[in-house]
Amino acid sequence: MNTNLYPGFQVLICDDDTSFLRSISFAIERYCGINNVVQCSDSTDVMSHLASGNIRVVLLDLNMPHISGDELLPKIIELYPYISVVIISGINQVESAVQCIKLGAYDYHVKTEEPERLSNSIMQVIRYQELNLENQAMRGYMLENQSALHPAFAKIISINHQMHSAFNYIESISNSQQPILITGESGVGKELIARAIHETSSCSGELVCVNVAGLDDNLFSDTLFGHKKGAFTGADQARKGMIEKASGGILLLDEIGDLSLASQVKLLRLLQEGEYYPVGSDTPKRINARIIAATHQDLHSKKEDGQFRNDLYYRLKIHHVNIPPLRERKEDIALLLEHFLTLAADEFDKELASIPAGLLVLLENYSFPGNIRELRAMAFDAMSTHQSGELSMKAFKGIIDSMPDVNIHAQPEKPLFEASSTLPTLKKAADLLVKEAMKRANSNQSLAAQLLGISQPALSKRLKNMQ
Ligand SMILES: Nc1ncnc2c1ncn2[C@@H]1O[C@H](COP(=O)(O)OP(=O)(O)OP(=O)(O)O)[C@@H](O)[C@H]1O
Repeated sequence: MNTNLYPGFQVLICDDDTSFLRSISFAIERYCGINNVVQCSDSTDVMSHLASGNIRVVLLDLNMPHISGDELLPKIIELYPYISVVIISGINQVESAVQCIKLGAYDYHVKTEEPERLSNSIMQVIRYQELNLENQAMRGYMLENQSALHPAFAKIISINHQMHSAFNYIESISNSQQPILITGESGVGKELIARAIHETSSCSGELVCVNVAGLDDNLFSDTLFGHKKGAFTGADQARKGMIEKASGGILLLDEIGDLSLASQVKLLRLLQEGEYYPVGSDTPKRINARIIAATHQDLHSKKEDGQFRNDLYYRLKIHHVNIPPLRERKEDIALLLEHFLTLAADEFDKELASIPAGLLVLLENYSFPGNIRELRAMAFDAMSTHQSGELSMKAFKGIIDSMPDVNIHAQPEKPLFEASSTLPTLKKAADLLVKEAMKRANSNQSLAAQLLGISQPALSKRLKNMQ
């Protein structure tokens, strides 16, 4: 039997026709990945099943002996408003369908329809219920204003409100089975976030990471789907793919923006159908892993340029977590620096260095193109040469040297001057720059001079001329 993809969603099917009960249970397992199905052939048992179980979806036959579906429907809706009822009827009657929907049924199907259609409807119900749960959780967080964070987030150092909203969002979607897209510049901590998602989710399987950037289409299929023995020259043994390795857990597809168009088609099919074929095999396997995709690229513009499929983009982005770059969360720099210095001190077996006054000002004015990974490397590099006492500013010379470019890199999309405004004179612009540098450097002339890329005597002279 397949692993249940939706452990939180138990489905009750009530129909006096036992062969229909069996066939529809099979179809739900096959197409929806749900094997948590309660079969009920006697309508007098429905209410007791609902009272005792964790049922979220009811498939209800309209015409049954004892109590009919249209008698049960209003009772279920009244007592269990969170349950979605899908009506299945032997007859295709518009009036009856309209009546059921008016009474609160989620959908109406005729038994002669293809089982896939009914299964699709169940998938929609689940999606609808997942969104409801997500909304409730988000509302809860907002009402409480702040929540006690899951321990999974303890490794992610941040006091930034956007990061904390992301943590809350992740907790609220922790049990959803839909894909999650994590975006953000290189080094912002996307993989760390994927690990936190894995820890907050109730899944028992591993987090399996695959960097899809270097994979051509054949390698992509082989890596993800595995192969049958003899599938191609050199395939001496059958090999399990990463999807199977991630069974019951999460498959992280890193660098998804670099996936070739051919592989995008395969991934889309996998997400749509929940099935895949190992290379060389004509027996499909079901995917029992949740998908997380991550990228530092702007997928939206790749989609606009035709380099990323529209349909795949929206499939992957059902849940979206965007991690802001470090330069947009300067309040995290001090904490992160301390965190990495502590880690480095442990690693090099040295006393923890104290942070010189002024270093944070320099760092807060740096654009960090490599984000947190870059700050981590700086801290480790500085600690590696550190002797004792205060950390040497020289260790951060690389940043200091690049300071004059800092503000231009920091906000590339923002013009320095509005096109409509009159240009300031050179003297006025220079004075404004000097004032801003002094403000950022907390009036420390030596630091302000470094920010401006001039010597301290030159700055001092300018300041005197400004008075
Ligand atoms: N908020 C954070 N707190 C502590 N460490 C962090 C944080 N964010 C990132 N890191 C560390 O920074 C480094 C880079 O993070 P990670 O590999 O998750 O980035 P990424 O966004 O996945 O990068 P890439 O796009 O290049 O794959 C790792 O060593 C990670 O542990």
